[in-house]
Amino acid sequence: MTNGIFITFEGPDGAGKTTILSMISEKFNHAVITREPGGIDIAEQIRKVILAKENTAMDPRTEALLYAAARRQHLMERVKPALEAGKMVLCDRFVDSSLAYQGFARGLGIDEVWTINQFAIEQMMPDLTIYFDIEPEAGLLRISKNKGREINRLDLENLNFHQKVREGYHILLERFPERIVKIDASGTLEEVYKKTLQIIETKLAEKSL
Ligand SMILES: Nc1ncnc2c1ncn2[C@@H]1O[C@H](COP(=O)(O)OP(=O)(O)OP(=O)(O)O)[C@@H](O)[C@H]1O
Ligand SMILES: Cc1cn([C@H]2C[C@H](O)[C@@H](COP(=O)(O)O)O2)c(=O)[nH]c1=O
Repeated sequence: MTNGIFITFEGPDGAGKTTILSMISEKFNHAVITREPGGIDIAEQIRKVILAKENTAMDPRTEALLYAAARRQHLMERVKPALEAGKMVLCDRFVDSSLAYQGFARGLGIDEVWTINQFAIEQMMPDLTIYFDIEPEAGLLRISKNKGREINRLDLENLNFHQKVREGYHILLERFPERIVKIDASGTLEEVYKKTLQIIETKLAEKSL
């Protein structure tokens, strides 16, 4: 599709994606570093609506559609132009989050959520997805220790929901083995960083970039 490379970071809450992404960005300082939902103004506005703690009345399908809407705008405004310019794009979450959280954990169905997302992403899928695997208890504990991080509506879901999110990701690993690579995110930051770097460098070598 393009000369660039699109890499997404996925995993349950508190797995360490954002921290590792920030470490990796120092190594690839030419890369576009972004996130979902958000990354550009309109999508950040949608993010506020989705994640606001007071929006407890949000219907699961509304939630899925809002994530897909934010995704579309971000893809068109930020990701696609960067890829077309031959850049590397490193994105904190993408469509797999919708499949795991809305499709599996919320119970909307992975295939149903995939279908609505086709409208948003057309054929634009990552070249590589790194999945940071962690027990939900450990991820939530990390979040609770991080006093600077604001707790959002999704963080407040019960443990059963977060366990289902992880289960959802494990289904995706089986469904997309050629694209998704799993990392054990329970290790030290240094261990997880090294493994992440190795996976990215292997992919770059494959693509001769
Ligand atoms: N390997 C690690 N070992 C110990 N602590 C870690 C590790 N990785 C991240 N942390 C800490 O855990 C907390 C959550 O990390 P981070 O925000 O990167 O997770 P995340 O996957 O982006 O979470 P979310 O998706 O919920 O935003 C932070 O305080 C971070 O410093
Ligand atoms: C893209 C996307 C995200 N989510 C969830 C996952 C997290 O709980 C929040 C985003 O917060 P983060 O601190 O930026 O990780 O939203 C989701 O449920 N569905 C999605 O498509």
